[in-house]
Amino acid sequence: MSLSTQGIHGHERIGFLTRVQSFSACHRLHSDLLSDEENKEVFGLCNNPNGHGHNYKVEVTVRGKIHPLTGMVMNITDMKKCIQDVIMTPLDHKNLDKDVPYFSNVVSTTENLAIYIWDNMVKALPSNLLYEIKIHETDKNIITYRGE
Ligand SMILES: Nc1nc2c(c(=O)[nH]1)N=C([C@H](O)[C@H](O)COP(=O)(O)OP(=O)(O)OP(=O)(O)O)CN2
Ligand SMILES: [Zn+2]
Repeated sequence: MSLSTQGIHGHERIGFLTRVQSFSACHRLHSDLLSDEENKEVFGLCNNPNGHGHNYKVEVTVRGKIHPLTGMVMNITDMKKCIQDVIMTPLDHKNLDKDVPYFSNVVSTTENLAIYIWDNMVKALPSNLLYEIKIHETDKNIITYRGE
């Protein structure tokens, strides 16, 4: 597209676009680097070998110029495809610890889940667009990660 990104407003406008996606998964908080006793002490009930499930809600936010021709930071249709590939296909209705190779030696906390999603989403989206991954593990437990 040839129109300058300054467009009719005379200067660039920056927008934040968020898409929300829910998925369900189960997990157990456990580290192979800790003894059984230490695992129980650190992770408590969440270390129960039977595991437990969550209905996670992920907010994916991109930040960028609002293009004057399209009126978009990016097309939500393209964002949906990235979310399908990065979140839904590998994580939905999965046992995070057993089905997702990344978590075979990484504790499946929500912090680490946010890093996993960030690292893959940043590769799937156009460069420099990803701004934030926010995950609601429960209504009360929320983690925000910005790639730092
Ligand atoms: N820093 C973190 N701490 C904990 C995490 C985590 O991801 N990061 N995760 C857990 C467990 O997975 C657990 O599912 C959280 O449970 P809990 O806080 O008990 O869940 P609720 O908010 O629904 O609990 P209430 O009992 O209503 O407070 C633990 N720690
Ligand atoms: Zn949990």
